[in-house]
Amino acid sequence: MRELRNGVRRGRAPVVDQCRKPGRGGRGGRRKSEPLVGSCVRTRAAVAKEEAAAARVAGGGVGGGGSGSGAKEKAPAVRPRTRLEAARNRAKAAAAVILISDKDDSKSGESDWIREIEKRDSGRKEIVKAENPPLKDIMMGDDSGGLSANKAGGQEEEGNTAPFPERVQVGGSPVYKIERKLGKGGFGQVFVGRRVSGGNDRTGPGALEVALKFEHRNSKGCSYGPPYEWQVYNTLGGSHGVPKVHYKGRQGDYYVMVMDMLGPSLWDAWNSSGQAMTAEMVACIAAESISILEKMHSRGYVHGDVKPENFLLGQPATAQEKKLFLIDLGLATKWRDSASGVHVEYDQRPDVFRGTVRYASVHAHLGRTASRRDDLESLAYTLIFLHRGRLPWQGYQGDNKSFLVCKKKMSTSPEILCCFCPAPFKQFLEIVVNMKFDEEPNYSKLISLFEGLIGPNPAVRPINTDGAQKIIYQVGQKRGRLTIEEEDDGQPKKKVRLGLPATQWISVYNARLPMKQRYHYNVADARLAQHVERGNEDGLLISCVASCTNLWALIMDAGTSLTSQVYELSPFFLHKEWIMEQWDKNYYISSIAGANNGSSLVVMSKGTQYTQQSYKVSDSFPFKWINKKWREGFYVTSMATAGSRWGVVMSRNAGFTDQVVELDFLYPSEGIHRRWDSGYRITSTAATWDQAALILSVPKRKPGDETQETLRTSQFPSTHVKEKWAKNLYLASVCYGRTVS
Ligand SMILES: Nc1ncnc2c1ncn2[C@@H]1O[C@H](COP(=O)(O)OP(=O)(O)OP(=O)(O)O)[C@@H](O)[C@H]1O
Repeated sequence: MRELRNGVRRGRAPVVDQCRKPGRGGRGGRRKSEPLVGSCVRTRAAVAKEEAAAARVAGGGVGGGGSGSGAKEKAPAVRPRTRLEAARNRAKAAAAVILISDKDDSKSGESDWIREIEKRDSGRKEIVKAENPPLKDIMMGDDSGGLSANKAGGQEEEGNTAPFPERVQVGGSPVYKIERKLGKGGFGQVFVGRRVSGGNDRTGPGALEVALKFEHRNSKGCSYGPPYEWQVYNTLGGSHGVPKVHYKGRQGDYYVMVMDMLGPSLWDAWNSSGQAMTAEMVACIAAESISILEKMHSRGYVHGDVKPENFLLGQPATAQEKKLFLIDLGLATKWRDSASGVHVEYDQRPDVFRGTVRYASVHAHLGRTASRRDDLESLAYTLIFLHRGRLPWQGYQGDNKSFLVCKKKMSTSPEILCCFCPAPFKQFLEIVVNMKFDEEPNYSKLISLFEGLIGPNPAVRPINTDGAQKIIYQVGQKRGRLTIEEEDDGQPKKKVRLGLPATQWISVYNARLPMKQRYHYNVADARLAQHVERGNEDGLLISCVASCTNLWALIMDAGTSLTSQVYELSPFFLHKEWIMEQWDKNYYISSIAGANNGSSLVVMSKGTQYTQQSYKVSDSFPFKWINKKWREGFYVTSMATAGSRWGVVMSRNAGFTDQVVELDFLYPSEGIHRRWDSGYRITSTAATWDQAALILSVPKRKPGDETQETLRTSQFPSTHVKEKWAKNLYLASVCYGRTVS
């Protein structure tokens, strides 16, 4: 961090994310700012009345003074300013205070404290998220490597031990005798079925031998009837690169699918070629698999689990032995609506992971809705694995394996990942990891990257590339949208995964009526009190706190609409006893910050609209808990990190109608912009060394001016804040942490 503050990043121009909607005109003019030592105050004659009112309120009981322990409090005698407020105060005073220690046992080291001061349930919120059929719900794929036949050892579900029938006849099929096992996945087992009579063909409905995929009726994927995969095969089966399903039906305890029998998987082929395939072989695989994905995508599906085990070759010693197929459609989802053709909506649910850890896209790790880019990113890892024999994130174990693998993927630049591969591998990876959520891949362009590695004579290629050739013929008929270095507008495309992780300040500014705001930064523990006291004397209360290099940043406003405030500097993240004490006195947490050394600054206020509050400290971003609390009507109202720990505060009656999370290993620009279009604005920010999290909410009452701007700066944005003030934009949230990967 020190390096960043003093070194290369010093003086770096701030990255500005500006999402403006036309504001209301005539909201005051320019104003002078009046810097103090190490701080900045803004005053304005036109807001004198408002300030005087705030000062009156503050004079009645703004926290100040206090003992040397670091905890400060001065219980105010606040006169309610409105009848509504008076009623609210009465209701609060009358409410029974129940403290519940709701320790979450899902993870060690996490604590979850809830305060209920009202038994009234103030409006439950139903989260309705459009999801593709999640039949293969959460599948943390095996990362141990090995033959595909054993790839999901230990994932077999209870109830799947029912004996397989000796003979199978389903959906009007011939009778098959079950022979050797072809493979086993997390959900199904596949056997050779040999026709009992007739059938001399090698493939097709009359084939002598077929592949029979069995799924037990009690397996996860069959809770609602036949496996979801059947539906996908109905649409995709038999299309380019997808085996044909000839019959399906239930027999006894099993759902059985009768399909063309194929040969070894690319995993098997990789194993038998010394665990490293030649560049030409992999280039052929690349070209053909891109064409298979193109076909699948053109029919509205993303595969969702692209990996060597799921690519099979045709049967050996047949005309199809060099033909590539993509199997296992159980995780396929629609990327566009079949009827309207509209792209599915973007969403992120960081607790949802589908796919196989080793090959999953970073977006899949982060729980983002699957789209075409994800299949291509998984394909890039597959290709590099087949050629190099290893990926840098193999070998992680334990509960947070997915996090560690994702972190490694994000911190490995395409240059490093492909340093021993021919250039097209890097070019391919760079294009696909920089794709937007709804971007249409330029398949022909992607295929053509690998052309130089493939021999001229199709007849002697190790893999049949007919499908790729077909797409290449289309080049020129359709204008390619994507080039390697540039987008349509000729501007170089912003790249992610530079392999140079950086931390920065993230500051968020909201349009507000003119008010007095003051900031302090690089504040040492010992100097905190004097800044707060001086602010209080001037009628300001703390609206936001943050920390960088164990020094505090403090934002104080005249327009918080809070009535009184207490705060505590504590060596703990977070200090439960103190928080509970203040809860007892009807203070609610209004902002929190944590330092790398584990200490925290908690600000608790009266005058919030909250009716109930709960917080959680967790070693990883606690999305599951947030999701649970959303369902109970809570919304995230403040958030902080201390080192790699997260602290999240959620409140009832927070004034939001909906809320979402954006979590990433860099500043999640794309997600923010997508959310912005649906009316969400950033309401909380926090970041660790590894990740940045932003909470975006839809306010119950839309502000007259919805303008919100964000900045990323290596230094505290002191001069920028003043520029924002000149535009009536006020600091609403600030944090320091990871923004660049
Ligand atoms: N048509 C086929 N012909 C030959 N072998 C097949 C065929 N389909 C599947 N297999 C073999 O059976 C294995 C398991 O099949 P599949 O991947 O469809 O099962 P799954 O339970 O859905 O797998 P996963 O756990 O990866 O989701 C494959 O890896 C492959 O080795």
